[in-house]
Amino acid sequence: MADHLLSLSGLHTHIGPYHILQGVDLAVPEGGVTVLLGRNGAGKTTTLRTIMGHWTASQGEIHFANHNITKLDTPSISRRGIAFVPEDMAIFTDLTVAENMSLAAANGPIDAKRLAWVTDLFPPIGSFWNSSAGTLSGGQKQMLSVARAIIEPRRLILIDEPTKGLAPAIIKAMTDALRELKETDTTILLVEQNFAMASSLGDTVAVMDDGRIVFAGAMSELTGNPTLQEKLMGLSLEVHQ
Ligand SMILES: Nc1ncnc2c1ncn2[C@@H]1O[C@H](COP(=O)(O)OP(=O)(O)OP(=O)(O)O)[C@@H](O)[C@H]1O
Repeated sequence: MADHLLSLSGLHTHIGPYHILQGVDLAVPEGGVTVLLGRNGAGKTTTLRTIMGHWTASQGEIHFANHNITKLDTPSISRRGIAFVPEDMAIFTDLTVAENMSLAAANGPIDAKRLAWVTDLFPPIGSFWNSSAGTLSGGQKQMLSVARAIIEPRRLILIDEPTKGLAPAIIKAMTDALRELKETDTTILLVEQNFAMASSLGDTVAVMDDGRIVFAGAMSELTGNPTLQEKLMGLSLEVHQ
């Protein structure tokens, strides 16, 4: 799988006594968006957390940019160019937006040109620059969370359900921003339950169930095949139109 930016092979993860990932095989091509779908509890978040080294795989391998990163710790994985936007956003609500952004720039002061691009992508970052992050709306916090992850160039960004609980207008703004991000050199691995958003952004797709990948292919294979959709939707993906 040398031509893939990220590949997981036969990945098993245990959390305490629970065997959560049960042999995940997933290949993420360089460029574009790969969407990871699946019902609640299928193991999507655990997959992202295992890639980031929050959980250590008990079996199997993770290769990123032709390096075996399976046993690396989270800071080392991050330094190799992978960013993670967790579902709970992980922003500092007691700090200002500016402080949140500064802390996210691991390699020194924020690059002004990059910041201008990020604030263009997510205008609330600029307009609430000196406000406490805790005062932002849910959608603005989500934008801050993604903005922090991309304030320095990354090869791969893992994003866990960025539209969860957001109003339609904010979902559209988030989708537009991720579409623009996808035009850069950043590859996106997106966990998303909103199938309308997922299918509009995704180039490739994998569907998980019970800790395994049960379908992987081009997004067009899924969107263009109602029978397959029905079969996979039968795994109770939440379809929002
Ligand atoms: N810290 C934990 N301790 C114990 N079990 C966990 C833990 N984290 C996840 N699990 C279990 O692992 C399974 C997979 O959870 P995971 O969050 O990866 O699923 P998911 O596909 O992301 O679903 P969701 O959309 O609900 O987040 C679930 O049964 C969950 O209860």
